[in-house]
Amino acid sequence: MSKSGIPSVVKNLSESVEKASKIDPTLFEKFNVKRGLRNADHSGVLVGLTNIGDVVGYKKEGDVLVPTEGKLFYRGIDVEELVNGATEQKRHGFDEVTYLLLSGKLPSGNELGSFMEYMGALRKLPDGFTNSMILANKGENIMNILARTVLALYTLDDNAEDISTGNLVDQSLNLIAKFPTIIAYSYHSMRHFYQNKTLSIRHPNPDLSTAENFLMMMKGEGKYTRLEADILDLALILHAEHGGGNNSTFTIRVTSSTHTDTYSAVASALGSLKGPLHGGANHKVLCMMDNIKKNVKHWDDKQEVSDYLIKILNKQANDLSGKIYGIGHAVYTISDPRAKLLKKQARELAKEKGRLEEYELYEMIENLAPQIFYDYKGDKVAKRVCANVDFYSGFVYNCIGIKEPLYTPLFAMSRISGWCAHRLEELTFGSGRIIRPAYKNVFPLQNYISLDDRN
Ligand SMILES: CC(=O)SCCNC(=O)CCNC(=O)[C@H](O)C(C)(C)COP(=O)(O)OP(=O)(O)OC[C@H]1O[C@@H](n2cnc3c(N)ncnc32)[C@H](O)[C@@H]1OP(=O)(O)O
Ligand SMILES: O=C([O-])CC(=O)C(=O)O
Repeated sequence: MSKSGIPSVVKNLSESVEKASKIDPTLFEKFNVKRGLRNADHSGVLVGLTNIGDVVGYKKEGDVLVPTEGKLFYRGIDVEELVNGATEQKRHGFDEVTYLLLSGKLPSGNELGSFMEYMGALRKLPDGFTNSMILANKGENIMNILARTVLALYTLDDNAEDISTGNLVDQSLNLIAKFPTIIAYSYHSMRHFYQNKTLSIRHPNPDLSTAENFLMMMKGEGKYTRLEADILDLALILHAEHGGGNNSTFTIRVTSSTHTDTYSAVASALGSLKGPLHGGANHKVLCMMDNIKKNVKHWDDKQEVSDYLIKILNKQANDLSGKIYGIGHAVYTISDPRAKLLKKQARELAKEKGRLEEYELYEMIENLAPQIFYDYKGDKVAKRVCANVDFYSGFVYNCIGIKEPLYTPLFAMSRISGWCAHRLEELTFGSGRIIRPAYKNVFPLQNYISLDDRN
């Protein structure tokens, strides 16, 4: 055991790992390696074609990347139009969006009715599964519990390995329908066993929309408002899909290209989404804002807030990661359309709940971040940064009484629709090849030394 309490085997190995992992950064340029599969101008390296979603954050004029307002399209339809269409008819739109993402077309009234009825019947978990799996699950991280539960569902599927289209659609619908139930039950179970709260396991109601049914399972019949359900439905629509290149969707495309089973592929995507630079950022934003609220005395003082953000970038504050969570995006430059729509709700909710001062702090950070970031990075990053979907989502969830452990799982509850659409595309009309890029070895050859001769 070393002085620090870390076993010496681990300490020695860690030191070796640090040395062995070092790669001269100039070699990336020398061998034209696209770090993070990104070109020098920060645009993504083109690795595939898709019919599902389109994320637009800039246009290319020759070699120059020109920032534009962000746009998001599901199967060619602007996501704002999908939101407006459902809102105007005073109905929830997430289930329709799921149908659209999977099938490629908007459902007729009859098709939507039959689809919702079918999905409603699938929401219930198999007999005994809640007891044997969910209530037996250890741990407080719902994303981790969700991944384990998805893998457990493999054992109940007699056709788990069948990758014919019909079976893949069947498995997809089953998982999409069951995610809200698994998440709600896992949350109640976690609170019961780790926070001494009453255990509430409510049967799903097949007649409700996904958003309403989830709130009912979380809070109880009649214990949520129409406004809360509308806002949750909006969040579910906005998180459902983001093209093939976002990390979790690319992950499911990579794992699916090996022809692995649906449960393994979805578990891999969950692992990716959980990361704080991806879907896990919504939780991190809330922690960061709590940290800022504690350490910045005057929330309306631009200079004081700016100074603290610079400290965060300098790895001197918050979690010392150097990241301002909820800010920046691989594609969006001027704006993320999802953040704009969530921000509108955040402002309304903040007014209603007497939390305007907090909302204004969010807005100030959103407004200050691009310049602070530019000043900090200088010419190294010409790309503009903006608030991304994760910036306001946690605040919105918080205002409608949804607790932090559920933020990233809610993202997964929605994105499972996009993941399944991409898995179906990869296995039916994808490249038809296993995804297998190259890594250049830059370590010199060395001779083997027999154990007796090593020092
Ligand atoms: C649903 C979602 O996944 S939305 C994204 C959620 N994630 C976050 O909010 C975490 C904070 N944001 C980030 O870390 C980044 O903006 C990401 C991960 C979203 C995108 O990162 P990249 O694709 O590397 O962005 P981009 O190419 O614009 O970055 C340029 C540089 O700025 C850095 N950067 C970008 N955003 C931030 C940020 N918010 N804080 C600190 N540094 C940042 C990148 O690390 C990169 O640094 P490098 O040139 O030294 O390697
Ligand atoms: O596109 C990305 O890189 C991340 C993102 O916003 C998402 O997956 O919703």
